[in-house]
Amino acid sequence: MAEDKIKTNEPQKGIEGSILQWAPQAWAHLELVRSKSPLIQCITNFVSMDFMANTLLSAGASPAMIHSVDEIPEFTPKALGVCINMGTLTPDWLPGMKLAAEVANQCKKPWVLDPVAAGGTSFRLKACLEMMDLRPSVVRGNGSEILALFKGSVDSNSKGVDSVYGSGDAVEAAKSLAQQSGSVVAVSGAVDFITDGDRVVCVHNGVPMLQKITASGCSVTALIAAFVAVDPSNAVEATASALAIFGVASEIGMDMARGPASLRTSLIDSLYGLDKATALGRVRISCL
Ligand SMILES: Nc1ncnc2c1ncn2[C@@H]1O[C@H](COP(=O)(O)OP(=O)(O)O)[C@@H](O)[C@H]1O
Ligand SMILES: Cc1ncsc1CCOP(=O)(O)O
Ligand SMILES: [Mg+2]
Repeated sequence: MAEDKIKTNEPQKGIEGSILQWAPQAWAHLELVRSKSPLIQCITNFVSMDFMANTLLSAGASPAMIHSVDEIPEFTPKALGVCINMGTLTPDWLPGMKLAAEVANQCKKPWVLDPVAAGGTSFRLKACLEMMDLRPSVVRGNGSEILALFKGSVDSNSKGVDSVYGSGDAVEAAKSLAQQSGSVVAVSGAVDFITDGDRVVCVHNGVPMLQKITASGCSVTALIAAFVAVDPSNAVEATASALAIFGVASEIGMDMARGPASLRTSLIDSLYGLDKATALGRVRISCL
C-alpha cells in the first residue's frame, strides 16, 4: 500500500506522508552500503575506535583507522569516504586531519567532520573551524558543538563532549552554518536535524540511553560517512538515512538491553541483522 502511494508522486503531507517516502530510501541506502561495502578511512579519537569500526562493519562497510601523515597520500585515495573526528585532538594529529581532507577533496570523495567538544577550548575551536574551512561534505555534532561552530566562540558552560543544549536549540544555527560553509549540517539529539541551509529534515529514531554510551555520536558520524560515500550527490538524504538506521538499530537493541553496556552490543547485532520489513516499519523521518 505504501508503494502505491509513492508511485502516485503526489506530495505527501505531514509526518506519515514523509515516512512513506523516506523509509524506503533509508533502506535503499543501507542495502547500497551492504552491497558496495565502501572502504571508510577514519581518523578518530582513541575512545571511539572500537565502537566506530564495529558499527561500520555491522552496517556492511569496511573501516580502516589510518591516521599517519606518512600514509594518507597513498591511502586516502583508495577510500570511498573519510570520517575525521576531533575527539582526542593533539597538535601532532592536526596536519594528518587536514591532509586527509585535502586529498579527499582532490579525489572528489566525501568526508565528514565530527567537531567533538568544539566549544570546549580555544585550541579545539580553532582546529574545528580550520577543518570547516576545508569544506566537509557533512558536519555532524550535538547541539553545543553546532552552536560553537556557528558562533565561533568558546562556550563557558561547556561540558566537553556532552551537549548542554537540545538539538532543537541549534536548528537555526545549523541552517546558517550550512549556508555559510556549503556543508550539510546535522545536529543530533532526541530529534536529529539535517540541513543544507534550505531544507530541514528531521529524524525521530533513537533511544535516550544512547547518551550513556560513549562514542555513539562518533559512530553515527562514521555511519554517515559510509552512507554518503555510496550516494555522494544526495548528502542530505544519505545523512538522514544513516541517522535513522542507527536509531532504529538502537530501538531494537533496547528491547534486548539491560543497560548501556548491553545496548552497545545489541545495537551492533541489530544493525547487522536489520531487515527490510523492520526498517520500513520503524524509520521515522519528516521535513520541517
Ligand atoms: N534523547 C535522545 N533520544 C533518542 N536518541 C538520542 C537522544 N539523544 C541522542 N540520541 C541519538 O544518539 C546518537 C548520538 O547523538 P548525540 O548524543 O547528540 O551525539 P554526541 O554523542 O556526539 O553528543 C544519535 O544517533 C542521536 O540521534
Ligand atoms: C569521552 C570522550 N573524550 C574525548 S573523545 C570522547 C568520546 C566522545 O564520543 P561521543 O561524542 O560520541 O559521545
Ligand atoms: Mg560527539
